[in-house]
Amino acid sequence: MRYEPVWTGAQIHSAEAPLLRAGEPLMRRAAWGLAQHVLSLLGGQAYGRRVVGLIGSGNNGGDGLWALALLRRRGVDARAVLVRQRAHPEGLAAFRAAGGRVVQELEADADVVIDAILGTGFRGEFQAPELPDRALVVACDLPSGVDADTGQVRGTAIQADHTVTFGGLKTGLLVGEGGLRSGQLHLVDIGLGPQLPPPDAHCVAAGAARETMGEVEGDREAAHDTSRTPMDSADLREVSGAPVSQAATLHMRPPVGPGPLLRGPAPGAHKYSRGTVHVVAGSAQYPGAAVLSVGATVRTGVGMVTFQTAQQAADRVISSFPEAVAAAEPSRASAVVVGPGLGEDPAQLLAAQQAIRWAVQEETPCVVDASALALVPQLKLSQNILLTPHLGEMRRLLRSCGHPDLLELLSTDPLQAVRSAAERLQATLLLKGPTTIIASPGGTPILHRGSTPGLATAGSGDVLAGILGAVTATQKAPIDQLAAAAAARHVQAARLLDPHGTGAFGAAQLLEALTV
Ligand SMILES: NC(=O)C1=CN([C@@H]2O[C@H](COP(=O)(O)OP(=O)(O)OC[C@H]3O[C@@H](n4cnc5c(N)ncnc54)[C@H](OP(=O)(O)O)[C@@H]3O)[C@@H](O)[C@H]2O)[C@@H](O)CC1
Ligand SMILES: Nc1ncnc2c1ncn2[C@@H]1O[C@H](COP(=O)(O)OP(=O)(O)O)[C@@H](O)[C@H]1O
Ligand SMILES: [K+]
Repeated sequence: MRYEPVWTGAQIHSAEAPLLRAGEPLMRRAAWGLAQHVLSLLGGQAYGRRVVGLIGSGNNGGDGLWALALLRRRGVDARAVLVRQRAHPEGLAAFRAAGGRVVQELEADADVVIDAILGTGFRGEFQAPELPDRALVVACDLPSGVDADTGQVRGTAIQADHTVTFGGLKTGLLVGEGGLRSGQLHLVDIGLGPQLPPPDAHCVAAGAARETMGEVEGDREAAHDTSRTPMDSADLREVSGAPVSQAATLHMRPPVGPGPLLRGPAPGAHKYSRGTVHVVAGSAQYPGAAVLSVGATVRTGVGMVTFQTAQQAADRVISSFPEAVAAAEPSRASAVVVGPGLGEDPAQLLAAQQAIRWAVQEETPCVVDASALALVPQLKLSQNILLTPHLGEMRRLLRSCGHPDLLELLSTDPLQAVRSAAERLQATLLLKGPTTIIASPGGTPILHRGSTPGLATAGSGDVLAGILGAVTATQKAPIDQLAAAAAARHVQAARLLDPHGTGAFGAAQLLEALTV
């Protein structure tokens, strides 16, 4: 599986400083990349198309002005609205020299709006202007109003369709509200490489949304046509969840079979060597959760699945998955999954508690989900215990484990909150949501923004728990990486099932998509 490094805005800003002192033309590289992406989004038809830049007073505005100057030279009707009194002097001069027009207001008939009001220099609060409905909104470096370090939005922020970001992916583009505001991400390499520190996080590059593949192809061509630019050291890369080559392959041949990192069974495998998963799930109230998590484990691929559920749910599990075996304890398990649909069933909660204790003792991976998370304060944990809360469960977990001081951080800087919580609990955490955040004690967190909001449907987390069980039982890698691979598998199933992102599917259908 491929990861992209992610840095805070502050890290990128510091990396730029020595290069700027050395006279590297970072701003023009950035502007060139932005202009190329805008041209590509215009489908190569530049002449007479209207592109309006909202221009702030700092270097972000400078990037916007230089990009508009390049677009103007290609025949674009390029206009700039200066939202502050000041604007980057050289950028403005270049824009004017190219024949660009400064206008007072954003016209409703713009084809593209470039948001170059605020970038990594933004602090405090911002009120974003209204944008015309029909225009495609392209953020320069990051949507104005988003904190590049944390993704936090104080006030309001621009809603971008695309963000063309420079030098490296920023944390704020992926987590918190910033992750919802940034749209499809495009990375322009401006040559910061050797100056960049170890990253703040890694991000799973897991395949672009299929409906945007045409644009990805267009970008790829633009990226390779260096003859059209005076800055041929600038290297464009595409990371709309995937590197260019991978995105292009997906376009021609949709992904089939197991996702990346997930190895199939060895030729000489037998059922016990492949891995056994023990699932404690379901109750009289939630029998379906047992079916979903057992089913996802079976469909992801293991040697055997054993399960413990309430009497009322057992027949349903067997009738849907006759290969699963009822068992009163984990005994031979190579991974354990506890929690989906236990509700308040005391016998099931006790079984979950015993299974977690067994896993800690045997150093076996153990996925703790849903109501089993309430057991955590009474347990000794370890790194191979993977806690998988959604946001509400995460808040409860922090309170119940005596870390209410992290609650505020969870809303202002979710990445740091999850990292600190993993450290304090001495367990691995996977926070579910639009962007999945995974952190192990002492490790670099892993982010996965799947762009599949259809997964926000009841039971989809039960499916993820089953996938996690199968992946941790059968694959060899650190548990945070296995968790990321499982999250990517979950997203991949949703994409196969729902390539147009309608969200018209239920969790049980994900099980079918797992074997496609
Ligand atoms: N470093 C480089 O050379 C390179 C950087 N690059 C680019 O530069 C960007 C960073 O540029 P930056 O540091 O100039 O900051 P930037 O994001 O334009 O904002 C600062 C301006 O915004 C204003 N402002 C601040 N807060 C505000 C608020 N709450 N509400 C309203 N206004 C507010 C403040 O104005 P003031 O209030 O002082 O008048 C200040 O002047 C980066 O994202 C990338 O695009 C690339 O070209 C590559 C090379
Ligand atoms: N807006 C969203 N975009 C993408 N994925 C989402 C979104 N909301 C939730 N998800 C994913 O859907 C799953 C929901 O899990 P969970 O909340 O535990 O559901 P349930 O308990 O009903 O099974 C998680 O994998 C989560 O990451
Ligand atoms: K911006």
